[in-house]
Amino acid sequence: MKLVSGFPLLIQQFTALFKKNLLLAWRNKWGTCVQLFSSFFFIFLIFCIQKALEARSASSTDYKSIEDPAPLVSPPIPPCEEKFFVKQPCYDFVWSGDGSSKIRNIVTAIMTNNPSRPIPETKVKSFRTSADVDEWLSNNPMTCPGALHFSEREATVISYGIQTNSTAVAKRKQYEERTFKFQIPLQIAAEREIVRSLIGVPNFSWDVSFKEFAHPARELYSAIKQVGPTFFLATAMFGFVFQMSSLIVEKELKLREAMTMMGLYDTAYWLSWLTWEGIMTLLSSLFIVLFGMMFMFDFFLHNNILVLYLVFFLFQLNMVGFAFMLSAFVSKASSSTTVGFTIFILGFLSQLVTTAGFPYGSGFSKTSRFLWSLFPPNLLAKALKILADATSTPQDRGISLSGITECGPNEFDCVITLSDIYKWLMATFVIWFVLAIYLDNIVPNASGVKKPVYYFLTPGYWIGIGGNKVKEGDNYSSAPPLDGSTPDDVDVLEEENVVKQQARDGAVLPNIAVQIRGLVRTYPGTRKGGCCCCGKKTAPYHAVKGLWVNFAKDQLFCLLGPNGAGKTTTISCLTGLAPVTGGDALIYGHSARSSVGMANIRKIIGVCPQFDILWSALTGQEHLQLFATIKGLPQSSIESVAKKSLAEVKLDEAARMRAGSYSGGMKRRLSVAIALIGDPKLVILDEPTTGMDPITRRHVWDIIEDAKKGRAIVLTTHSMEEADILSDRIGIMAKGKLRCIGTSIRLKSRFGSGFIANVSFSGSTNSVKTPHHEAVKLFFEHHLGVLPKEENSAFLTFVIPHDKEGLLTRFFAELQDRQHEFNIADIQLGLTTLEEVFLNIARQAELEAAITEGRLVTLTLTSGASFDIPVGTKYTVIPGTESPQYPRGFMVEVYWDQDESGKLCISGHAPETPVPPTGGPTNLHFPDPNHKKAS
Ligand SMILES: Nc1ncnc2c1ncn2[C@@H]1O[C@H](COP(=O)(O)OP(=O)(O)OP(=O)(O)O)[C@@H](O)[C@H]1O
Repeated sequence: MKLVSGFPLLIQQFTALFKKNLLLAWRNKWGTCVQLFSSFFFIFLIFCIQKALEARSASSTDYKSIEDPAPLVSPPIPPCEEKFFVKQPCYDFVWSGDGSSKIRNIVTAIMTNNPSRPIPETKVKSFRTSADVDEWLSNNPMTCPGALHFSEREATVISYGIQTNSTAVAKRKQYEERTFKFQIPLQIAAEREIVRSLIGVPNFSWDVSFKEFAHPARELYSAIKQVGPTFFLATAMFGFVFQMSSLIVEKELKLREAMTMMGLYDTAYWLSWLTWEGIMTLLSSLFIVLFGMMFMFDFFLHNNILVLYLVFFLFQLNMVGFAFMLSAFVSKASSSTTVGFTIFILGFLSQLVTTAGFPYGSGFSKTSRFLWSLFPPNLLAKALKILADATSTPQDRGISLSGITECGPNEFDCVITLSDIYKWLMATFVIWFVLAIYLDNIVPNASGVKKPVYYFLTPGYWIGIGGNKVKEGDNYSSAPPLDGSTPDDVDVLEEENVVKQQARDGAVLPNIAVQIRGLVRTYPGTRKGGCCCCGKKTAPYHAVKGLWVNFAKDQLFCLLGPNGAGKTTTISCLTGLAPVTGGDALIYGHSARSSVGMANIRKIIGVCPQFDILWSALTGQEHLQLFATIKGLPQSSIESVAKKSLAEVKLDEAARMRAGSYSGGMKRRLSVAIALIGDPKLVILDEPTTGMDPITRRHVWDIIEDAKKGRAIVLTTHSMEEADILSDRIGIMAKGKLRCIGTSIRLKSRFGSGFIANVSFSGSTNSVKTPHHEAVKLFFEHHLGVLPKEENSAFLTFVIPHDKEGLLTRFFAELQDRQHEFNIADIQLGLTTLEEVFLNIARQAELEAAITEGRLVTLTLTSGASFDIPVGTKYTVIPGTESPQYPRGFMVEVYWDQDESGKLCISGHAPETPVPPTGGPTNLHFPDPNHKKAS
């Protein structure tokens, strides 16, 4: 099947990833709705705040436009109870008149002639002097709204003064207007009655009317200007957190790496997220404007809709770019909420500062404005302020499209216009986006892999050839293993020589699928504490130390090894996930060190990684379709290929189930199906059957066996049975090096401890051993010198070393002759298991490492004495046991085992025996007597 490539593949991948984003959003309906419609909630809150503020100032004419104010004509003195917060009993007014009877009469007239309501005696209090009034007022606060002070200067001159409480008060959102409510009525009444008294005309009168100024409405407190920046920032934070966690989840679960291994273009990846988030931002900004108009805010009704829309769209897009950039530093999706919260708090605080005027005023430097504008919430706060100022009073007409290049109507210190803000938001978005891609490359990914900080300066990045590409004609054979040693094993050495010779000849035989030429992978040291420039740096770690091996076509090569042996690292180098440090790997002739080679390799490999790399919200079928599309299968065949693959791994019935609800075994099968999709020429299976039940495992083995035809398969597994059944060749790695290589039989015969003989007895149904057991044990011990390794009432199991191979024919012939005598039901002879080979190799590698590092361990004898011996010591002399009788002292044989982490540990020791006067074991160890420990 011809695969799509180049630009059409980029488009195909982009479409598939966009569809994946759409599906993920559709399946996370709650999250998507919050992202789109959260603005409704916040605009509703702003609406409520605005209404509360308007209600507070409803009684004031300040916020209303007054063109022809209503006159206040001869207002009466109001009852004191009408004063806000007055104490009972209260007085309508108090007065002083120096004891003048004329003045008393005037006051009486004031009380009697008060329009529409005569004032009773009880509501008026008289004092002699104004000082007495002051004293009383200060002792009885809030008991009287006003005081009159009269003074009879001459017979025709009476002067008076008025006192009112100047404290402004409001009650139930009504402001008390002191001048019009108390001062003017007292003034009119006092003047009227003084005049009547002086001219002697008791009903003399005149009309006095009072009017406030005609005035435009004052700027009303704008909720949008004050709380809008915070609330619209909060709206954007939902999208910010969702976007960040989507990117981080794909990084954390290694989904991104899986797609890269399948040949995903980075451009398609970024474009798909950018397009998706762009559409979400377009919609959510539109909803902000629509909801704002729905709630009838002048801000939304009077400013041009496109002007408003651009502010919200560009701001939210900017936050998306910001999220892209920050996601490079965060490795856990669960941290995205914390990051979002931190950004929100920082944004809230910096917006407060922005709303207060910093740094968008002529008194601040351009540099401070430049730096401040890098943080998107600040630009939003400034834009909202400009737009809110432009609609702060009913007579303001807002900002039109043509007005964005000018200063706002109510701006007095204008240093930035809306069009400047648009430009800033667009420019900073580009900065964040480019930085996001750059940081994505230079910050270590989930596998700890990163590019150098200057990667984009290398020509290889632009023309597609890796800067670290091995040059033509490189003499691979000269690359020594890292520790300078040659392999101990003859088969490994032979394989190495064959590969080296082929490398020297520059020929890759047609039957070779993969040729690994001195592959080295070193992980750079890291600084403790994660700090980039402080703390002590750990030494670089050589995970693969010069691997030379061929993987043949139509064969399955099984890579075995204990944890940390370097298997996954080798695979990562083959798939391009981990850059090769030294040597090279040619896959069907394409170098894993060149980016062009890697691009070609990715077209022909299928990988089943160690951990299930699946989106829990996508179904099995959607996974296969997505990966088939990424691989470049033609669109017309994708559905049928996906169906066929699902049927092959018996997942056709679960095709439409989400992968999150699959069992562990189903997930592994889906991963195997993904690896096999698109007919890859090399399939890499990293522990593919982990977690599968025996039935499913056998089924997957059948699939793998069938898949061998026409392709090479590399398998890593911890199941020796799996390796035994499936492999054509096996290589066992330990500590980054290949320790042995060959077919299963060859490894067993070379590295197993020999042959296993199983002897079963007839009629042994209970747990009691019969005398025949002892007879057979004696027979084996006498002829072959071996004791049983395992025994029970029905069986005896013996391990016969290889050196006894010559005796076996006669031995078993004789045993068969005496079968009835020994009551033997059956005799089985076989080679030792692969597991034993594996354990031996792992143990040997561990021993080598311990010797190289000079590791010591404390041996504690049964007598209680303890001293240090090198790890792996077989015989050791006990320090301080020399005596005239035993001049060379005593020694013990030490037994070794491996703990759960594979490290060698002492499992016991033999009884203490005197060291023979001459000779003794060749590897007898003499511990340093200074290291002797107290018993
Ligand atoms: N990113 C990394 N940075 C530093 N060291 C690493 C990194 N990845 C792996 N290693 C180290 O490299 C060594 C080989 O690891 P690798 O994953 O290849 O082992 P493995 O043989 O696949 O083991 P397993 O059977 O457990 O999967 C280990 O000691 C591991 O700690």
